[in-house]
Amino acid sequence: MSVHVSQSAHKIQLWRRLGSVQYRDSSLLQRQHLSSFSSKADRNDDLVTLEASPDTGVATLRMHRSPANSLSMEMMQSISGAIRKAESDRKIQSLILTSSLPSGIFSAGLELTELYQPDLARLPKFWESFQQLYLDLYGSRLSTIASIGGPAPAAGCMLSLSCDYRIMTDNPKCTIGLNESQLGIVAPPWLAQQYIDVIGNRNAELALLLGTLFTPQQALTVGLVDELVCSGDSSIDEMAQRKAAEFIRIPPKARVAAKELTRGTQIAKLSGNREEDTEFFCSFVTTDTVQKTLGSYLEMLAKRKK
Ligand SMILES: CCCCC/C=C\C/C=C\C/C=C/C(=O)SCCNC(=O)CCNC(=O)[C@H](O)C(C)(C)COP(=O)(O)OP(=O)(O)OC[C@H]1O[C@@H](n2cnc3c(N)ncnc32)[C@H](O)[C@@H]1OP(=O)(O)O
Repeated sequence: MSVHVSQSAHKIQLWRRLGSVQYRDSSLLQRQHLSSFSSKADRNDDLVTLEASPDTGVATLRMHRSPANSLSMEMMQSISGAIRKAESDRKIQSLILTSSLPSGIFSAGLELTELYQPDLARLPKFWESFQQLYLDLYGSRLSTIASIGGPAPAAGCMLSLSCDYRIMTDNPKCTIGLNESQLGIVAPPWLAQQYIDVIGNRNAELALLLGTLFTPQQALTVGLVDELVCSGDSSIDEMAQRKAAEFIRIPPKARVAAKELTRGTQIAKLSGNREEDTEFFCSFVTTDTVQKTLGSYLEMLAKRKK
C-alpha cells in the first residue's frame, strides 16, 4: 500500500512538472473559436461574501462569480476560505450557502475552461481545491443549508449535497443533478457516493447513467432537495434562516457527532486517497476522447446561447 501511494505521489509530481510542456494533441491545438470560454485564473478577492451574525449564530456565504458561479480554482479556494473563517468564529453555528448573482444561478459546476485544454501545471491543484472544498463543506462543524435559487448542475449540485439541508426555488427552469455523463465525464466516487446516500442507489444509478437534471418537483420527489419555495417568492432566505435556527437549537456537540456518524467514513476515505484520486482525474480528463466531448459540449452551450 505504501509503495502504491509513493508511486502515485511521484506521478503527481510528474503532472506538476508537465505544466511547462504544451498540450500536445494536434486536434485540440486547432482550437475552435470559443470566445466565451477563454478565461482561466481569476482574482481571489471578490468571488464570495461572508456575512456573520453573532446574535443569531448564522453566517451567510454568498457566491458571486459572474456570470454563473462556475467553480474555478480560485472560486473553490475562496469558498473553502470563507467556510473556515465562519468555523473559526465560535459564536457561529450555522452557515447558509447561496448565490447573489442577479440571474439566480446557484452554481454552474466546475469551470469548464479548467477542464477543456487544461493548463497542466494547474490541473492537479485545481482538483485538489475541489477535493478540499468537498472536505471543508461536507465535514464542517457548522450546520449547513443550501439556499438554491437557480440551476445547480454537477459540482453545483455537489455544493448542495455537501450541506445538511437543501431548499430550492420551485421554478422548472432551475434544474439540479449530476449531469456529468452528458459531458462525457463521470463524477468521482466520493461525489457519486453523496448522491447515492441522498437519493438512494437505484435513483442515483439511473441519474448518473443518464446525466439527469431534475426539475425542483422531481428533486423533491427523489429527496435531492428537502423543501421547495414558490418561484419569485423572496422567502427562500427566510426559510433558510428558520431552518438554521432549528439546527442551532440542537446542542452543538450532539449535532456534530451525529454528522460524523453519517459522513466520517467517506471523509476519511477521500482524505487517505487524495493523490490517487487526483492522478486518476488528471489522466482521465486529458484523454483525447474526453477533450473532444468537452469541446463539443462547450460549442453546444455557446450555440444554445445564440
Ligand atoms: C476520480 C476522478 C474521476 C474523473 C472526473 C472527471 C471529471 C470531473 C467530473 C465531475 C465533477 C464535476 C464536473 C462539473 O461540474 S463539469 C460542469 C458541468 N456544468 C454544466 O454542465 C452546466 C453548463 N451550463 C449550463 O447548463 C447553463 O449555463 C446554466 C448553468 C443552466 C445557466 O443557463 P443560463 O441560460 O441561465 O445561462 P447561460 O447558459 O447563458 O450561461 C451564462 C454564462 O455562464 C457561462 N457558463 C455556464 N456554465 C459554465 C461552466 N460550467 N463553466 C464556465 N462557464 C459557464 C456561459 O458560457 C455563459 O457565459 P457568457 O460569457 O456567454 O455569458
